[in-house]
Amino acid sequence: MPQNSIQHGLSDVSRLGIGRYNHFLEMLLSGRPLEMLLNELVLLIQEKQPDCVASILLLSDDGKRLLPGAAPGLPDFYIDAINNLEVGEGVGSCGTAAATARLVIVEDIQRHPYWQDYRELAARAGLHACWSQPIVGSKGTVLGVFGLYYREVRHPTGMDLLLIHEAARLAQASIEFRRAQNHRQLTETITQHLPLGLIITDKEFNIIEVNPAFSHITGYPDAEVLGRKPGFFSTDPKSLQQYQDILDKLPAWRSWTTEILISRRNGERFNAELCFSVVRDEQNDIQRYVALISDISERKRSEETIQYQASYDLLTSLPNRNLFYERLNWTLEQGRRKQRAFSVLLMDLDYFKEINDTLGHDAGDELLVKVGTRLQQSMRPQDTVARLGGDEFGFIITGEHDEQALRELADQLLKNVSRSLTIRQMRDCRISSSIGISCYPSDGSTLEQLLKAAEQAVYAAKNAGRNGYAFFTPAMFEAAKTQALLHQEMHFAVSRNQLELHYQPIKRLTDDRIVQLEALVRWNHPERGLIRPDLFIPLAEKTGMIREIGQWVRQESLAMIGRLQEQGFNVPIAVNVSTAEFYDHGLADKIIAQVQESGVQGGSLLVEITESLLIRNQQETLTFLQKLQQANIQVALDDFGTGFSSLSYLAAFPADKLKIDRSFIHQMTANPRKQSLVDTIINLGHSLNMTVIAEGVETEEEEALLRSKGCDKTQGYLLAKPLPETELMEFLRGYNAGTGRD
Ligand SMILES: Nc1nc2c(ncn2[C@@H]2O[C@H](COP(=O)(O)O[C@H]3[C@@H](O)[C@H](n4cnc5c(=O)[nH]c(N)nc54)O[C@@H]3COP(=O)(O)O)[C@@H](O)[C@H]2O)c(=O)[nH]1
Repeated sequence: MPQNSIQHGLSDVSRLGIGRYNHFLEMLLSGRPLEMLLNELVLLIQEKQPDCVASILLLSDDGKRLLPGAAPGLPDFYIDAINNLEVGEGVGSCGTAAATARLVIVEDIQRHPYWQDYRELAARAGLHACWSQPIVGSKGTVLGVFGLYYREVRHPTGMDLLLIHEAARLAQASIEFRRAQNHRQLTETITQHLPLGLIITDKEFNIIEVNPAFSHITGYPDAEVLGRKPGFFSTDPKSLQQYQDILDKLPAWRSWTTEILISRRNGERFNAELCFSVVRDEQNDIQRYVALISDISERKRSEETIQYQASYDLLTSLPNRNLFYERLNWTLEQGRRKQRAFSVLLMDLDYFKEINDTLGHDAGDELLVKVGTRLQQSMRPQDTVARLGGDEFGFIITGEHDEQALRELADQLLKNVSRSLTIRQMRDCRISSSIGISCYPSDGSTLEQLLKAAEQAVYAAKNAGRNGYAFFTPAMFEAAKTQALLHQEMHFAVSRNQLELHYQPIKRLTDDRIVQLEALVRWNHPERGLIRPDLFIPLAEKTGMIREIGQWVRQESLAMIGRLQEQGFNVPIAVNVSTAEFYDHGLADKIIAQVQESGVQGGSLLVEITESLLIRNQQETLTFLQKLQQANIQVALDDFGTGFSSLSYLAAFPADKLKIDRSFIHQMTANPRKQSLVDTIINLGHSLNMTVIAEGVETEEEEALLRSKGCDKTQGYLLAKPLPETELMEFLRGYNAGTGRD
């Protein structure tokens, strides 16, 4: 409420001779509450007109009811009764005045229709006339009603009307002044405590006010910003341009919200959300601009983290599968449009699972991080290397790469991965990898086709002995189809008697006698002929069929022991137990029962397990070995040297035999490093009271070397390949040095 309006109202009242209104004015200006002001006004009127009872009713916020403002002369029961008086024509004098915004003069309450419902109440209060003047605000809306009651039926005089009119104006001035003051205080409180930075500028964008949060966020005190234009805190060219855009366009808009980089006083930059609004007056002319600034750096960081996590692998910081697919799709699109060739490489670490199982997941993670870093370093900036999951990495190699260049790249990657690493303070750890390569457009024209082709090529590289790479060839799809078909057909292999065993002899070096056989399964497929176990055992392991196959192999081996004995050969047979079979918890009991039911002599059946079993399910493995030992069934550790087991594992498990993996024997004569490893394994086995068998002995030189190193037994093509039963019998009959038991 403007000050001159108050003065105007007061001077009019003064003209009426109310000289003691100074007190009221003082109260008004000293900030007394509105209730006190209105009360004082009512008392002043009553003092001026001693035979009247004055009252002020205020309009409720929703404009539908009247609430008591000040009525010190009315009895409580009356005030209670008119509290919340409905605004409406015919609802007493005051309700009607508020509804119509007109002066309502009721000279005789008892006879006037407006008072029909309130006659009794008025009579009880001794009120007989009521004149009600609406209190109309400066914007023309009703703020309340000033009422004058008389204790007799009465006509107003001209002076009375002037008094009630001026009293209503004075009430209006008080209400608006106080409300404006309250509003200002409220606005100031909000501004001061607003957690957002606030800038108010004049219409030329000169800052005229900032709040404490602005200073807190930007570090600029008021004194340093007043009079400047808000753009001063945008220092980089992009933000300056953004800011200029806002200034140019804002006058035509109501508001503008944008994200902008703002510089704090100390030079630090942060992401802010800036919301500019235009304040216009009633003529729609711009008066002010108001800007709210919120520091959204934390939110930005979270968004960036979420974005990062969606696209990057947290362990290696390499792009993840999502981003890899995204980039591959983009590269494909480019390839199609610009007819550009590119290649996809998939890499799988060899025996990573064993490392995880042996050294623990933390060590596995450390290895992945180190390998990831090496791969990243091997790449050109325009290429992508991603971790697709587990131990699988993917590469997109763009640009012209002929086959030779890809070979060199794959060689380089293999070399980089296989360089020695330090994992968990263990130096000289090594891992190899297998890579599959597919090329666009020759091997596929969609993401799925290229990935499938590269995957097939990885399998091929693995099957070719690992630590190598393979290019996709259409034959690989055929192989995959065959695998899928074999998968179906394998279910009937046992029931249709398609499995058969071949037996490979094992010789004792001290007397050259055949002291053991290893049973090796083959699948005699009606159309495909003899299928090697490494083509179907992994499949059987995956599908669980391995249990049925294992059971059959033991059954058949036990029967063979009987047939051998009938032929006069008292040789034990070793059967392989796959790790997958081992998950059948009753396996030891099943084997023991099979042996007992067969009736063969104790010690005739041996079991070969791989080293990795020692690491997984240690307690179960120990129980398994102990049970077998008690039942006089010996256990050999197969493929020794490839499984990462430690000495402590070996010492803890009661195995009887240790078979040196054939990769150590292969070309050992020309490799002193291999020789010393073989030496170590032989000594290790002996020190743990184990019989040591060398696998894969193919040459006289290898055998001689092993003999000289004190190896107990050999198995390998030098002596014999795995033989079908009839050939084995012939071999044993023809073998000069004879057969026997340990
Ligand atoms: N769970 C089961 N696994 C089995 C069973 N039968 C075999 N297998 C496993 O399949 C893998 C391949 O076996 P196979 O093709 O029979 O190869 C064996 C030998 O032929 C081969 N070998 C033996 N001597 C030589 C040699 O001088 N040179 C050379 N290049 N290869 C040779 O080694 C295989 C025997 O290996 P191992 O078992 O480690 O003693 C193989 O992993 C079998 O274990 C089965 O019934 N159940």
